[in-house]
Amino acid sequence: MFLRSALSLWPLARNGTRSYSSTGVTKLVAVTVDDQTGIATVNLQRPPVNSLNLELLTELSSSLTDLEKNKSRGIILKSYSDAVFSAGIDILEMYKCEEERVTLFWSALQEVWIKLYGHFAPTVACINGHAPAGGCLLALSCEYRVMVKEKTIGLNETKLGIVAPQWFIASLVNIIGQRQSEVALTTGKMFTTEEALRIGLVDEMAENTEDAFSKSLEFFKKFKNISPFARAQTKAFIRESTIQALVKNREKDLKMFINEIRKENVQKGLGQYLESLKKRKVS
Ligand SMILES: CCCCCCCC/C=C/C=C/CC(=O)SCCNC(=O)CCNC(=O)[C@H](O)C(C)(C)COP(=O)(O)OP(=O)(O)OC[C@H]1O[C@@H](n2cnc3c(N)ncnc32)[C@H](O)[C@@H]1OP(=O)(O)O
Repeated sequence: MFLRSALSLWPLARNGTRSYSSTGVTKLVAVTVDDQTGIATVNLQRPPVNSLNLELLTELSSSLTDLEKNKSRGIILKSYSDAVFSAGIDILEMYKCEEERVTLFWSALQEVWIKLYGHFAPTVACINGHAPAGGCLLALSCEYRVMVKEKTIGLNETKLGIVAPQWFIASLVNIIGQRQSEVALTTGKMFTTEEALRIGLVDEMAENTEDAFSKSLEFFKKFKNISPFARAQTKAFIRESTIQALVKNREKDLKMFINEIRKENVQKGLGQYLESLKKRKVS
């Protein structure tokens, strides 16, 4: 009953789904809510590779706020593209960046992680494409990961000559444990879907996007007979210390980020990485 009245705030489309974006115009993040189940699909749609820039993160952040307010029953995070879930941070946000913009950018990334990691409803990453670095972080923030076969995922920051922040690391450690995380992070390892499944970095493997989406939907059925309050409060208790570690240190984390990426050797490395990306193609 409550869900229905909350959902009635969204316009109903003919096929029983409600679409909206926080700005009123669908841009980089499209949200569709199934009228029957109350499950929201949050589609990242920033071609070509869903790299995370300030605009995308700002939209994602307000979509998450709307979903929290409207008491969504669950979230499936996916990509518009069958090739790339998200290429992680848009390197242009870090390379030769202006202080004002980079401050807004990093604050928006912190905000998105805090909201997604701590979202009260169940969350699933439908990883229908490659998910390096920040793309992997988004997937790690969800409670369950379904990944299409023959893609790659991982926190590869060291390969770019940068250090993954503590909250990226904690997100990984909480899923695959300290030992596996240490090896993965220090080597900048990108796991294939098959490898990721073996170590528990993802929960299920899928044939294709459609299969991944239907497996994602299945996840929510686990909670059919569970009190939503008991579920949400348990999740909050489990995740609280990880979230608080960033919430209490946001300013320090921001300063460290700006300081780190401004280093001459880091800027040089990012420039070379950008160049190398332009020269190479991944199938
Ligand atoms: C003490 C210290 C404390 C801590 C301080 C913090 C320090 C700093 C923290 C930073 C954390 C950063 C995390 C990140 O997310 S960094 C980004 C890492 N991302 C990657 O390494 C992914 C790079 N991209 C790829 O590997 C591929 O593009 C792939 C996603 C596999 C897709 O491959 P494919 O489909 O073949 O597409 P293309 O490679 O051809 O790419 C298409 C165009 O998009 C451009 N591109 C790709 N990725 C990015 C990106 N991340 N940012 C900007 N642009 C990107 C690529 O160059 C192509 O452009 P063009 O068409 O012009 O050639």
